[in-house]
Amino acid sequence: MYVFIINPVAGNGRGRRVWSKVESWLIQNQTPYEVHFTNAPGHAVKLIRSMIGRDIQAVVAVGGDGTVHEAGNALVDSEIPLGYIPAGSGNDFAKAQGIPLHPKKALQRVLQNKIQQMDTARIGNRFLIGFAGIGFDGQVAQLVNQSSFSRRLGRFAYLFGFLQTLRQFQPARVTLMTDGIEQTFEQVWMVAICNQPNYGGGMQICPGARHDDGVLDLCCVHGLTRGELIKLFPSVYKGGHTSHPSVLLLEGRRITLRSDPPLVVHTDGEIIGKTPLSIEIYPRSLAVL
Ligand SMILES: Nc1ncnc2c1ncn2[C@@H]1O[C@H](COP(=O)(O)OP(=O)(O)OP(=O)(O)O)[C@@H](O)[C@H]1O
Repeated sequence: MYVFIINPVAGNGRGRRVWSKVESWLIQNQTPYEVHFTNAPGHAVKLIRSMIGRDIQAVVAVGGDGTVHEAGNALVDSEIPLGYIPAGSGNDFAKAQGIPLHPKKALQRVLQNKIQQMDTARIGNRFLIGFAGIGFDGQVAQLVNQSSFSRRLGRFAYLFGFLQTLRQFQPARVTLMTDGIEQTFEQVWMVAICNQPNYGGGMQICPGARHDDGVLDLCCVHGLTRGELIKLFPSVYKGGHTSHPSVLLLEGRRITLRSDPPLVVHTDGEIIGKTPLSIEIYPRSLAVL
């Protein structure tokens, strides 16, 4: 039995539309399934946790990166694999995993039942599935999540949030500890911590990040003026920012970060609080189809 978890509001209603197609293909195929619609943030986690221990072939999330975040959090360490049909705005997880964006092809991939183990990372009482953003980027995610206007912009929402946040954000002093080595940076705009290269609707902020290499990749952007940040920004879509002297790339299994002032933190686009934070790789902890 496949259990489908649908976020009906993902991608401005795309979740519901994609499901109606997927459901007709399942019926045509005579594939047994059960379906649940989420009714609020956090609902997918509760729904899926209540199913652990049942004889389920896979839990298939239909939505965006936030839905994957919730489904993945509920399935870490379980025997049940996560399938995914993209229906969000950014769909970075799908791109990173090579999951087709077309719903029928994504469903075919789920039904092939090829399981791979991927890394996640522990961050507070949650698991990071794809990425976390601290500072400027956390504030952009907060703005986009709170504004129904920006959510309607789909993959341009990040650009809208970027331009809005640019006016108010004050860079901070950040102390990073990666696998026991401490470094302090002034004028930090953002730190991204990634388990995959795709980020924020198509950016390649840590182009070398892989979901099965047992390490987290980190990108710290510091010491730039507003004007320099604007100039650098477009290059992040192809990963061209990495050679800039104000961009530091690191790898680590355990990362702690504190800042003055405290900075907003998001994981997979969901706001989880402010710094300080501690994050540790959790190798091969989630089964994915
Ligand atoms: N019925 C619901 N009403 C409101 N919010 C919901 C509902 N069900 C789930 N959510 C929340 O919707 C948020 C957005 O979901 P998701 O990230 O999957 O879509 P998206 O933002 O369109 O896609 P992406 O993150 O890929 O850009 C998540 O925080 C999720 O918890």
